Amino acid sequence: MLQFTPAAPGLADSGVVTAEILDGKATAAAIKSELAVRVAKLAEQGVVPGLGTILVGDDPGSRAYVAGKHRDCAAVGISSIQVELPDTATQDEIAAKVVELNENPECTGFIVQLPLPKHVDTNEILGLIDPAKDADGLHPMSLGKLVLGQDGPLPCTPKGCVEILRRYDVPIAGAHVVVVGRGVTAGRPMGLLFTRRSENATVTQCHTGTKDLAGVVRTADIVIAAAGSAGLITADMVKPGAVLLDVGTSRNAEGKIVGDIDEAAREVASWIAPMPGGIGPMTRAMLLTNVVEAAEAAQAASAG
Ligand SMILES: Nc1nc(=O)c2c([nH]1)NC[C@@H]1CN(c3ccc(C(=O)N[C@@H](CCC(=O)O)C(=O)O)cc3)C=[N+]21
Repeated sequence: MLQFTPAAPGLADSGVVTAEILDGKATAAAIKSELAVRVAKLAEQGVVPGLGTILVGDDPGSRAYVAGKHRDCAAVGISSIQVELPDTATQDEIAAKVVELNENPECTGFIVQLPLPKHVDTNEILGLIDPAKDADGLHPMSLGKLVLGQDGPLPCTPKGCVEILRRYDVPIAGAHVVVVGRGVTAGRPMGLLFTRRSENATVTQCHTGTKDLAGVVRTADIVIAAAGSAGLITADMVKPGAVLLDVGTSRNAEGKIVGDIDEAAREVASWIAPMPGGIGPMTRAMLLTNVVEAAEAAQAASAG
């Protein structure tokens, strides 16, 4: 079995040791060109994958993410279906849109952009998605399959974290992975994914109730910061040579996107997936991957 050995930190021109970049933008671009080839193959068989999105309300951040997803689709030849509702939409109105996409043959996979307005029961909405069209891997059936180790769509952010580490040959098996955060889209499924046999990491799941967060993070070979708390992980909390994945997104006073990991931590780490430019683009690429994988599986089933 592959054992974890941290990569050596690189020496920058200044002589300061600084982490190498896990470039999510470039990696996502490579994945998108691979997907374009697979989408073209499906097209030859008369299958056009279609991604649906349901956006409720007009939060500018959510709107920007959804717009990005549709741009990505266009780039790889996936058609897209955009559904929008005002933030006053009722539970029933949102549920009806889910049912509509479940029944729309042009939509082969879809997502409900989160968070939903406070008056909405999010779990009920996620549970209404046809599991065969669950592009986000957030349906209870998909999350259950993740726990059971069965094949199924994986949540995009954790899947993107594994994928970028694989593509840079950063070893996962045997590593001590410290996940900070337990949110449903990132932190919670992250821990589950990294403990699967195929990943084989040892995971410590930290959250706002963790005592001595600094002490725990300091024992990590790989730190995955998904708390959504700007600058939470500081240089003194990082073991020299550790690998850092910055998943948190917050906006600072100037409206700039900032991650959970402080800049200075780069001088201690061997690799970092920065925010922006790291896991965000990977998350989007994994959404496309889920859509293409589902379309290929459906095509294989109907041909077989
Ligand atoms: N059902 C659902 N599925 C999601 O996957 C989901 C969601 N709801 N709600 C919100 C979060 C957040 N999220 C991001 C995706 C890409 C970037 C991304 O590409 N960020 C760019 C920066 C973008 C910019 O500069 O505006 C980057 O990191 O380089 C960020 C955040 C997906 N989420």
